[in-house]
Amino acid sequence: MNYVNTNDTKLQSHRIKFSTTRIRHLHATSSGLLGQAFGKPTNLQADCSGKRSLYFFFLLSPEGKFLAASKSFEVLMEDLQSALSSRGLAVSSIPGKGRGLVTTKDFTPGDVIICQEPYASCPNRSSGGSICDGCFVSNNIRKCSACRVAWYCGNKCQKSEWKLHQLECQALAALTEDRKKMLTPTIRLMVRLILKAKLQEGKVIPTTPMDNYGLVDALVSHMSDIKEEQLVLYAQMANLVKLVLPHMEINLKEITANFSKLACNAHTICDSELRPLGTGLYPVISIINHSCIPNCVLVFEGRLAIIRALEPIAKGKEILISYIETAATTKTRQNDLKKQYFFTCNCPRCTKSPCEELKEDALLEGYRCKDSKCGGFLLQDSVKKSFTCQYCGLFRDQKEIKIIAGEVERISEKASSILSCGNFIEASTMYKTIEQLERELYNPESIRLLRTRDTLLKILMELKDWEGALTYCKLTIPIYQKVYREIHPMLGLQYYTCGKLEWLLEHTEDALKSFTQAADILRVTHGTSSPFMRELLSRLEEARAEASYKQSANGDRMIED
Ligand SMILES: C[S@@+](CC[C@H](N)C(=O)[O-])C[C@H]1O[C@@H](n2cnc3c(N)ncnc32)[C@H](O)[C@@H]1O
Repeated sequence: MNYVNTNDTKLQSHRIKFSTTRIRHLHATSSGLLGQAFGKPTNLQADCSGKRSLYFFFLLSPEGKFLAASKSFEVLMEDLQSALSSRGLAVSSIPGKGRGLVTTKDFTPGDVIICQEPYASCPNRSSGGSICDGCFVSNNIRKCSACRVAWYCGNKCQKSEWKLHQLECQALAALTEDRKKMLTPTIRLMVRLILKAKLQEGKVIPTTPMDNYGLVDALVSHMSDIKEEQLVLYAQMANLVKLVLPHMEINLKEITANFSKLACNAHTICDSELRPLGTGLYPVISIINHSCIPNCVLVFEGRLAIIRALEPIAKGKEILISYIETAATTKTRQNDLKKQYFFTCNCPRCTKSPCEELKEDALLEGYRCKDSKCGGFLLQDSVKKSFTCQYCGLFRDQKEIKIIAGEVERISEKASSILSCGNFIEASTMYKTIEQLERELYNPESIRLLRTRDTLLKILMELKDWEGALTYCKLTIPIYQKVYREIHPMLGLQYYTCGKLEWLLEHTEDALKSFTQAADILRVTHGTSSPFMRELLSRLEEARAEASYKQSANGDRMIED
């Protein structure tokens, strides 16, 4: 999922992917504990099935007693339903999908459907600096002097996080430097989740109908679908959590299942420009199912998750967001969903007629017609010697395609390593060549062409070549329009980038148009109150004022002439 914009935004969906490399080398040292977590993986699956009926809190006290066997699952669900009903929502059982969130009133585009603070969250360990644990900003932040792991932007966030961080801080401060290095954001997220549950259980932190461990307990874990290798990895991660919290008796099976829950329920927290900042678990928002043509979008303000309607949603309809990058062929989307979420999507886009699907996929990823004016898509002949345009019937020789594709691959490999070394000048030359070749090879709405142009846009912005950046930014817009829906944050953000470049280059009329198009989309997806949106709207006003000043100055000049 490539959400690219001015500031190096790259995001797929808001879903998380685990970084597991650090965990692997723990395997040797923790195999003893591993045995403790599992009899066999199959036993674990059996243990976890049917667990939903009761909310049992599996954290044990040092004496081995349950810390809490709180309200029954049914009571928790009743509390949740009544909290949701005042918002015009209900949890419902959706055939073939498990639970889902449905509306009990009508919503219009831009309406906030629901917002939620995370049950637990953790910022990424970003290379470009650190992030406040409380509000996820990265300006003027300071490290906690005791644990030297957490960062805060000031007293307010430090205070609001203190009850949780106090326990975490003690645990982290006691870790050796080597152990601290193993503390990935996912491990830290789990530590924080456990500590929050403990604090809520002890009533140090209040529980609410939308913020309690019972909701985490009720999330799907897909333990029976996970490959053994993955399960072993989660068990290793659970053991690492145990090492971080040595004084707490931890139920390894429970924590292992919770890692699996994170994989299919947690969300990547992003800034307004969709740059990933961290990970959060939002147990109510996690009830929302997926569609490749969603009626809602998930955005964040700080770490507050907000679901907004993208279109009119009538009472009784299911709320749907996209878990994945939707600018992809049906096969790619289905593979992504199966791999991480273990389901086959049956949304209208995934269940198109085979003919329509073939056409959409060939346009998104296939080769272009030899006649550049045709716009048709090619399909391979049965003998696989050539491709035939499905519009005009022209042939394109397989050999010719192979040569260009080989060239693209060869240069791309070099270009990406040159780019990762920060050699922007050489990288820009290489990516321009790739773009030219891809133009010959692929359809004008090809996703590959889109990615290359986005990369070029970023490189040229690094080089402060604003004219060049604007050229490629403009070239991406028609592709964004085709691969995303009319109202999509990616399209809005790309218009915004275009507008900023045009403004910089003093193309006032163009900038006004681009800011207007950006605002029309982003008002719906992002609302109007965030600092990000206020900035866009003020830029729009400024462009409007300057355009009208220029117009009136031109008018005056004409009268004088
Ligand atoms: C974040 S949870 C969504 C809530 C979930 N349905 C529940 O019962 O808690 C993600 C899981 O829901 C199911 N799911 C989500 N969207 C689906 C869809 N369009 N079709 C079938 N299953 C879906 C899959 O099992 C997926 O792993």
